[in-house]
Amino acid sequence: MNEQISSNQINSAGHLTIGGVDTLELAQRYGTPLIVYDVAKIKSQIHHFQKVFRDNHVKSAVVYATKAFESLAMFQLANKEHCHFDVVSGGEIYAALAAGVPGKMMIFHGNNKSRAELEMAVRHHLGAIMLDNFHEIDLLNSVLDQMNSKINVMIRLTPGITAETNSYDQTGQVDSKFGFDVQSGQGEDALKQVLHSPRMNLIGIHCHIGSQIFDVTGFEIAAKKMVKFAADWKRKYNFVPKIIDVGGGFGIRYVKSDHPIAPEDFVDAIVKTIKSQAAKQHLPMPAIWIEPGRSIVGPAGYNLYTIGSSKRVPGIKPYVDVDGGMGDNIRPALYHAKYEAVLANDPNAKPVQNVRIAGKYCESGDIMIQNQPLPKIKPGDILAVLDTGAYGYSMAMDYNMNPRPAVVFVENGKSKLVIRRETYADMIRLNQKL
Ligand SMILES: Cc1ncc(COP(=O)(O)O)c(C=O)c1O
Ligand SMILES: N[C@@H](CCCC[NH3+])C(=O)O
Repeated sequence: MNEQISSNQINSAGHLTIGGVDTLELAQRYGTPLIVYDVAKIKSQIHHFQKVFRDNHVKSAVVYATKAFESLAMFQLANKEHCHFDVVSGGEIYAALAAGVPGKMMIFHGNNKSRAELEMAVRHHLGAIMLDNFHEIDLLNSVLDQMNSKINVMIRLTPGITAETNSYDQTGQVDSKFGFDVQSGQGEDALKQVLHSPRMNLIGIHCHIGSQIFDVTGFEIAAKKMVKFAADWKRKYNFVPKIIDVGGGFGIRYVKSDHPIAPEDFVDAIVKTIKSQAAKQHLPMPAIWIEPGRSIVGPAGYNLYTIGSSKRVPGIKPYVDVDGGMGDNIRPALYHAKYEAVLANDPNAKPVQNVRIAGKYCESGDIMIQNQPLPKIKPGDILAVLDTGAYGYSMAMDYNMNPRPAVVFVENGKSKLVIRRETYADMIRLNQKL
């Protein structure tokens, strides 16, 4: 059986369960494709992060990176667990507010925030604006003047670290669209400008080196550099950051060949680095903020599909088709991301074939899994793709006019629909006839 599935996830009927609910029942009740979240797993990961900070006696915030999976229910859940929120658009601010998240719990990221978005952030008293570039410093100053307001800000620095991950997931290298480059002195110029602004209250500095990173060394180097920048700037400008925000990016296991350390162990290493470096540099210990997205929701998500047609050509690896694909999980097509799956109606059955799991979209690249061992299967069987909780639904689309799937939360044997399935009518709701 797949090592990601625990034996208590198989019920007496031999079916896969999630949060104590039979996946076949879920598929029957809500239809497929269906995205299912195990709520206990989400909570437990948040608690593991919080414990690291408690054990190390440092002030902290777990800032959930909303983009990994945004929905009203997720905002509510993370809010209840005392998370802060990394939001990157007016839309995310709107949705978080609609879910009852106070503005002060949100940090507004992004490399091209519009005037309207900045006005919205100021109007709702967001916790901080994460300044990303010089244009934004000017724009925000102008918005604050116009609104006769003040706001907390942080500066996003690009520390010059090329994380070992897919190039689309690197963000901390000098050649990045995000943040102020430190090596060329732009980070320091930004600091001076912000310290001069009477309307901006600089509370901290930030970096984020990338996503789906396995090597803890990159995080330790980034943490060390951040303390060094802070110590230099304290000496030169008497600026002491209240917060060092080290971003997210803690890698998770998708397939057998992935061997990440636990997400909280990355954080423990970062915290210990910042503590020891701050002591060495005589910097008052800042609060440490992290911005995990994938590690909180990724392993908690499962995509359920119904198997339909198969194509078998002698000498060619068979195609087994499911009723979803790149519209509900674009990561394999976009990043060659890998996943594993199990047959939900019989996860213990012995594999007898290696197949490709193909989606139903009109794209040859719509192959969800290139090499999936499967037992004997038949149309109507339910396939569960594992660890799909991050950047799946949040990047979903209705290409080919396939409706986006429903999303369900399960906990303690109970399921709750949190995003209803898109309908055909939903998909044309913005259209105007000639
Ligand atoms: C600024 C920032 N913070 C946090 C995250 C979340 O990253 P991850 O989902 O890998 O934890 C991202 C995405 O890469 C990001 O750009
Ligand atoms: N969407 C990416 C991660 C983006 C991180 C945001 N900066 C992924 O699925 O891996």
